[in-house]
Amino acid sequence: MSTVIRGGLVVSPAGAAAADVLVEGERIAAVADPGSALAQAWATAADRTIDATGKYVLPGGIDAHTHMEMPFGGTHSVDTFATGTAAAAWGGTTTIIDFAVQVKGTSLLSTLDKWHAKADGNCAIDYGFHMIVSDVNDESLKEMEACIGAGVNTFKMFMAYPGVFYSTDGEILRAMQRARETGSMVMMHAENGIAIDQLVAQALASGRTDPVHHSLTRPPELEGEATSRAIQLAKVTGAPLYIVHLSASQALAAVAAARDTGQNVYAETCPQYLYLSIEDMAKPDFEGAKYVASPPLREKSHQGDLWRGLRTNDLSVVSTDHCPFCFKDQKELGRGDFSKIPNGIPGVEHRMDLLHQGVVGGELSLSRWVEVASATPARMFGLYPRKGVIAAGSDADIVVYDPTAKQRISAATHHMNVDYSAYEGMEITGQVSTVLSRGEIVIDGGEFHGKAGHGKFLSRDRSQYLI
Ligand SMILES: NC(=O)NCCC(=O)O
Ligand SMILES: [Zn+2]
Ligand SMILES: [Zn+2]
Repeated sequence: MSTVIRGGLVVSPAGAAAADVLVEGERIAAVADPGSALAQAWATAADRTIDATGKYVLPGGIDAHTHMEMPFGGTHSVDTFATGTAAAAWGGTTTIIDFAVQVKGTSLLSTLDKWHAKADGNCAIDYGFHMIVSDVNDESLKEMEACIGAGVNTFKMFMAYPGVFYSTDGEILRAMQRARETGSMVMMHAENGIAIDQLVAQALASGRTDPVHHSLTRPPELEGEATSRAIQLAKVTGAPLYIVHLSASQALAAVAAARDTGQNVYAETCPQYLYLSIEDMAKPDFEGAKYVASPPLREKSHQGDLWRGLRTNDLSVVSTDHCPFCFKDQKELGRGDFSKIPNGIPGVEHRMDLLHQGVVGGELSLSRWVEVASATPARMFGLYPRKGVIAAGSDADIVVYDPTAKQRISAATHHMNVDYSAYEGMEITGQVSTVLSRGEIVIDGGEFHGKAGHGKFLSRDRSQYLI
């Protein structure tokens, strides 16, 4: 099957240009000047024509941080790989990288098998895995090499959640040494969990049990402190470091300072930290539980710094940390004790649209939008140039995006398998028109044409950012 996407503005980190995109099978065959003989020939010869007049033609979004079917706090995040990847496609994301979660006492490779069993044959778009290492010992450190051989070369560790995912500084140091030896990368959840646990116990003991206390007991200073500590540990070991879901100005300052010295440190933020705040967590009638995630939503004053960090490349990537728990039944577990609210906010469907509001509002350029949402995650996580770019030879993961369409986010119309939206009622300028995943139409004309099982596992190469 051949397809031509005609008349659109093709956007890349280098700029935007009018071009026709020619797709043959699963790959992009050529990107042609609309007036060229090649474009004219394809206009008549292609099996299918997509009219992109007045629209952007973007490389499919890459969401490098999702949690489908993730066990947490005695329950599971509610999107399956089937529902979550379909929702991602609705919003213009054509690749996810999800986290396989090692349970203490189990091996990394058996964890990987478990995640393959959940995802394989069920995804509508392509997917890869990172590995959460929660049990650092000789065996798991050795197994990191086998994970890399199996296409998983990024290892998330936690300075938060003592007794669950938490690793000591010594354990982190050892894992970073292994990352340095093996050419892989540690991703860090940087919050000082030991100090936070004290603040949580004190809050609960004094009757401060509402959702907003989730944020008040996780102050931004303790994200800044943990981020600085992770950076120093990385420096001592010579390992690269990727800070996940950065939310606080203090943490951003630590990343920026390290990058200024030339250290191999990167960070992502998430739309919830750009658009939502502690005010949402203070909503009455337990509604604040909808916004409980870690790190928590902050005061609005942090948001300007995060947008600036995106412009200056101190923040390189925007991922969602999509981790959906229903308000009814699941968030409910923490009524009367905020520490029992399952942590996570749904968002995989709305990342491209929410970031486009940054373009509309002058916070991000068009090119930077594509860079932080597609090109850089592809490079960062060993998928480039297969993904993240519209170029001959790349996978035909393509989004035709209407920048003038209007839509309103609502749980009544979204496609994620969760009973609320953190962005309920938000007016959005821009909307996905058509989505192709490896040449197959997944979304078109407001309809889903995808298939569970179309999505393939992506064995990832070494990050292009490693030196
Ligand atoms: N972020 C969050 O609250 N839930 C998902 C797990 C994690 O990324 O730490
Ligand atoms: Zn985390
Ligand atoms: Zn996460």
